[in-house]
Parts: sequence; structure tokens; C-alpha cells
Amino acid sequence: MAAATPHSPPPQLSSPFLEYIRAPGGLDKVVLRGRRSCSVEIRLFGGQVTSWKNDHGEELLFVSSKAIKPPKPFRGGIPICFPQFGTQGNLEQHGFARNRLWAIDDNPPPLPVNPAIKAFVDLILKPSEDDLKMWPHSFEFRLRIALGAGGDLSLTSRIRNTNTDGRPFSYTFAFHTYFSVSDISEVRVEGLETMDYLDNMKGKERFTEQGDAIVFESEVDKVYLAAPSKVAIIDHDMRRTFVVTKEGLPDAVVWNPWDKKAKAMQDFGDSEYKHMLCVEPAAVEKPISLKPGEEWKGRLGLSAVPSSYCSGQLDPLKVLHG
Ligand SMILES: O=P(O)(O)OC[C@H]1O[C@@H](O)[C@H](O)[C@@H](O)[C@@H]1O
Repeated sequence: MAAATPHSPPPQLSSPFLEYIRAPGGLDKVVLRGRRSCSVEIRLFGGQVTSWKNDHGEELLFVSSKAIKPPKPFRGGIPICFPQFGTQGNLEQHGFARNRLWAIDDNPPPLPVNPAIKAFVDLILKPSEDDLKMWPHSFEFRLRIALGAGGDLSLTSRIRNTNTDGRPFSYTFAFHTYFSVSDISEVRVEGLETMDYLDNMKGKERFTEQGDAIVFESEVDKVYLAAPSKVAIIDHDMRRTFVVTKEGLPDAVVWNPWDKKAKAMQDFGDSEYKHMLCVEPAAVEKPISLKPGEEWKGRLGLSAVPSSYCSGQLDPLKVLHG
């Protein structure tokens, strides 16, 4: 199904757990509804999750109060970085997928789904003629966004090489997840200690993280390499822990712009850095290569658990292996 134009009727989504909301300026969105006040909002522009609320209706993702409307990328939620992460190539920063209008995919190829999950939507992005001029590869990018029975959110990406000229392609990728936190100075991240990382602030030089959980006192922009499949973000003040799980995505980017960069960013409030943290499951160091006909799958799982789970400090071994 193509994305709705301003004059076409909104797509009929055949589920009480889904709602299609029309909005001007490319801001049409799909809302997934779960039990009590759990919900997820997805904008077709960028195929971007822009809201994830728990069963008390509390927002769990950060969105900047200064976020700009299309055609600019939207600051917050979960932008998709594809086919390029950061400045690692000739394309615009973080690639073009976050800056394109996605469509609802009525007829996606089967994807095993937990039968308890009722609220999900499938989106698709294919390159336009202009995209092909910049990045000369034909692809189908399918994205399933699902709200679990317990309020968990999952995003599954399937990228297929549909080149008909026999050529493979490679890309880098990230789920650029902006978490909402009470106070960045009180937050710690567990699961990445002792990992090697590339420091984007030091010319991508490689370092090894020290043995302690990661805390924040200044700007951070690091790509943790071969990171574990689970990472925890512990927010003391909110008495909440986000558990991030990833499959098919070896790396994890951690980013907070801190005060100076915040002031320099047009679409970001001067003090908003205090209330956000990006932890981004990604494939950055080693680009993913696909031959024609091949498909890659990457999955992000998010849950928010009350701090009782972490009050005695979340056991790092559980984070890594539990
Ligand atoms: O401003 P953008 O393009 O959304 O990027 C924000 C940040 O995204 C992070 O993923 C990068 O590691 C940072 O280097 C970058 O500054």
C-alpha cells in the first residue's frame, strides 16, 4: 500500500489495536494501543517511532521540544540510520531512510510473531529515482514495529538486496534510540564496561572501557564494538531501568551531546541534554554486505522495568546473560 496522499482515504487497518491518524505535512502516523495506557506512535515520515508510553501513560522516549518538521529529520524517538551511520560514507549524515516517507506494507513476507502480540504494524521503504542516483542500489527495507502484551516495544528490520544487475551492496545501520531520563548525571549504563569502543570525539580512535558502569559527566559519542546482546540503562531518580536487547546488530552507540553541542544544535533545547540518552544498537564497524536476493534481519527490543528490579544494583551478569 502506498502512503496516503492528502486526498486519498486513510488506509483501513484491520485491527482494534491500530489507528491511522492523518496529519498535514507528511506527519501521518499509526498508533499501536496495548493494555491500559500503553501505546506507540509511528510517523510514516522516517518510519520513525516518536512515542512509547507505559501502562500509566508515561512517555519513555525523548523527543525534543524544538524538533523540526519534515523534510528535516525529527530529533527524538527512534530514527532509523540507513544505509549509512554517521558520516561514514558519502551520503548525508545517518543516511536517507530517516528522511523519507515510508508506506504501510499490507502484505509482508511471513515473520514469526509471538501470538500474544496483537498490536503491530509493518512498514516498507523502497528507493526513489533520486535515492538511486545517490546510492545506486535497489532494496526493500521492511520494518515491523510491535507493542508486546507487557508494554515492551520491538522493531524488526529486514533489508533485502533487490538489485537486478548482480551487484552486492554494503551498508551501516543504527536504531538511533533516544531514551527519556530524569537527570543524565544520575544515570548509569551497565553491560558495556570492559568493551572496546571507537571514540567519535577522538577521530574514531579505539579505546577499552574501564571496569565500572558508564556514567555521564560530559559529552559522550562512542561506538562500543561487539557489545553484548543486552544493555541496561538505570535511571535512579525515575526508579526505572530500560533493558535494551539487540539481535543481528553487533555494536552499540552511546551519545549525549552535553551543554556546548546542545546549544549549537538548532533542533534541540539548550538544557534538553539533561533529559535524554541515546543508546543505539547498530552495525557500524563492519558494514553489512548483501548479495542480490539476500536478506538481513536486525532486531531491537525495549522494555522498561521498575527499579525494584535494579534496587540492589542490576547484576551485570544478568544484564549480559540473563
Ligand atoms: O544530529 P544527528 O544527525 O541526528 O546526529 C546526532 C548524533 O548521532 C549519534 O548517533 C552520533 O554518534 C553523533 O556523532 C551524532 O552527533
